[in-house]
Amino acid sequence: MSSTWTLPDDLVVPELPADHPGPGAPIPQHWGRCFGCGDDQPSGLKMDFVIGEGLEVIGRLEVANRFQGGPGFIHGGILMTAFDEAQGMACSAALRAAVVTGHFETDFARPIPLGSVLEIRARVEGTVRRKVYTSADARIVDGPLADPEVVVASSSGLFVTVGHEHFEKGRRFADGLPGPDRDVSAF
Ligand SMILES: CCCCCCCCCCCCCCCC(=O)SCCNC(=O)CCNC(=O)[C@H](O)C(C)(C)COP(=O)(O)OP(=O)(O)OC[C@H]1O[C@@H](n2cnc3c(N)ncnc32)[C@H](O)[C@@H]1OP(=O)(O)O
Repeated sequence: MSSTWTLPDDLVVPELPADHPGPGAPIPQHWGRCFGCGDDQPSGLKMDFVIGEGLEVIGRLEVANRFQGGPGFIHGGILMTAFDEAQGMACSAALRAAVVTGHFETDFARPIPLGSVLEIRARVEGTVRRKVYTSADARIVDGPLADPEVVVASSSGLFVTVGHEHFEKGRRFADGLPGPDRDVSAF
């Protein structure tokens, strides 16, 4: 795999919160209508997450037929979305902060078949001011072509912590049309 991604020299590795749940603890969806994790988003990825070791989270994606790109394989953009969600979740779990994606890059190493189950391990590498540097890798752990030893894709991403005011302008459009204000303080 190749990448132009480099970590800065002044990276700070964050301390986990004192009440950080241990490995295996489920991480709740951050927004029911999120395309990545929401259960109120019929076309979404419906990813599940648990806490991993240290600054890592572990996500699971069932590669449904509707995620198809080339015949029989996952669409690359869907895979990037899964990584984006996982790396954002890692930021949120480690920092207890809302983040948005600033920059993102993915290496696609192997085709991923429909019907497979992907495990995505995503972690915070460190922070510089509001910037959060993350990485992740994906393995097929069940279904067609499953081999938990093989990394089928990997990803690096820069997230930026934001306050809840970031979401204020969007909150009347949660249904796609101007509607009632929604509470965006709980993302
Ligand atoms: C969506 C749901 C959210 C839910 C929240 C909580 C949930 C937790 C779980 C998350 C799971 C979801 C995961 C999906 C997450 C998305 O999909 S988010 C949607 C896609 N992203 C966006 O819409 C972001 C759009 N961009 C922006 O709003 C603004 O550009 C940003 C990123 C907030 C930055 O603007 P700003 O606040 O004015 O800050 P600014 O001073 O420009 O930048 C801060 C620092 O970041 C750097 N920076 C900013 N952009 C970049 C860049 N593209 N490249 C490199 N460096 C950059 C700046 O250089 C600066 O660095 P320093 O000066 O400190 O060295």
